[in-house]
Amino acid sequence: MTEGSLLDHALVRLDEAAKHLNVDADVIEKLKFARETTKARLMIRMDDGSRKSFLSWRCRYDDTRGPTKGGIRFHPESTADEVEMLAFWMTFKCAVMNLPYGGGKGAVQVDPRKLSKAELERLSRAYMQAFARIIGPDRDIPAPDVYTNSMIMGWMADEYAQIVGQASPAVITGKPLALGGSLGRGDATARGGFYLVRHLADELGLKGSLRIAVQGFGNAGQHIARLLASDGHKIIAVSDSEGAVHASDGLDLDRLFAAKNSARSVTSTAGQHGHELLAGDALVGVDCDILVPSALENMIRVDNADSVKARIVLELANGPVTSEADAILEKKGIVVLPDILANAGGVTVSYFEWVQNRQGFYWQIEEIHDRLRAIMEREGRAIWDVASKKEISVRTAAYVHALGRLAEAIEAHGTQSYFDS
Ligand SMILES: NC(=O)C1=CN([C@@H]2O[C@H](COP(=O)(O)OP(=O)(O)OC[C@H]3O[C@@H](n4cnc5c(N)ncnc54)[C@H](OP(=O)(O)O)[C@@H]3O)[C@@H](O)[C@H]2O)C=CC1
Ligand SMILES: O=C(O)CCC(=O)C(=O)O
Repeated sequence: MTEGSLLDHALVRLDEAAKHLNVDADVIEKLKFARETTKARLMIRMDDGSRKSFLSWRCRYDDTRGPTKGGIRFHPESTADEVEMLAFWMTFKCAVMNLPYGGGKGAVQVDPRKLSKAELERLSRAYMQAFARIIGPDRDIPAPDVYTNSMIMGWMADEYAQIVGQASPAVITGKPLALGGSLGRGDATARGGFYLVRHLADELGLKGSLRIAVQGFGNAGQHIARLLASDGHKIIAVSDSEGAVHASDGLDLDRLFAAKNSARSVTSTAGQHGHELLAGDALVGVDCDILVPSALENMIRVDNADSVKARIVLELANGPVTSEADAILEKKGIVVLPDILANAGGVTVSYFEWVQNRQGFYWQIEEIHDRLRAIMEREGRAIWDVASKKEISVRTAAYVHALGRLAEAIEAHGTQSYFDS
């Protein structure tokens, strides 16, 4: 990538969308900066008795459309800049889906795989202690992201309840069912993308059994592999942080799930069940119909975009394709179903969880799936139509779609209000 912050790179998509919509320059100016980013150093006691500190952040990027919403990432390379970029994307994602939320995100700079369960719990509780002042069911509502999960959300919800002196399940989503979590949140990110692809299959020219490559094999990656395989498609390549495996006749998914469940890499299955090892970045260039990035940002860049052979890229990860790589994929005729639409199933079911927590009445799984499918299809169709009508990429169309809603809300608040915020 060229010079500039990560957020600067993300803002390229906003500038591109603004060319296709008549919005006030003040609106664009407001959306170029995070409202507030809070930093804290979390100090915890390690199991050996020593104390260790970890940098952490929570960004409330924009709250024009409602309380800020977005996950918390635990990753050794997280930075404030990355958190702001992810929170910017959440702002647009919630607007794409017409959820009554703004965008936020949080992170701790840590490799959670190196912590014991007790250390991880102390760190999760320390995060909530540090940020409880800015978090709240009507203010900022966290959820899981990379290397965080429902267990961590449960600890954080418990810590928040202790701080405010009462149960407050709507403060955080992606919780365990026993603490007010929602049915269907576990696979929601992948399921949203799955519904989207099924709905647009004709427009995307997708027929019959398809060959799929999945980059990243955690929450998003494992669920999309399972959903697409159960729909008759072949998962021919998957990767995780240690490498990739490939089988042109289809990988043995049960073996891969078993490896991940026992904390082994997908590469541990190589040389068995017809799985062959793939070198480093090679998964991106595997000959397949749909490539599903489900790991981290900036995985498809100028240096490897040309190798992509898939016809469709389904972005379950946030920001897996750089803006420079977008241009290369577009030139090759590859359709990218962009993150702010394709992975929005996660935050949509988080919204359902928040609604259920507030009303104290819980829905059956069929209702969750029906509502998710309806919203994915409604917003996916609207964005597809904008892309076709304006002859722009699906990504730019998604930004145009969201920007229209954000502009309307910013203007409705009144100019004095937003300049003062
Ligand atoms: N969880 C959610 O609800 C949502 C997640 N997302 C996005 O989806 C993406 C994945 O999140 P999620 O599935 O929750 O995270 P997880 O922590 O569950 O899984 C992340 C996966 O990515 C793999 N990975 C890490 N680095 C690399 C690498 N360099 N190459 C290949 N694989 C790698 C990890 O490997 P290993 O197993 O070896 O550690 C792991 O399998 C992120 O971009 C996230 O922001 C978007 C919307 C909602
Ligand atoms: O479920 C949520 O609230 C947010 C999930 C998230 O962080 C994301 O969509 O990137």
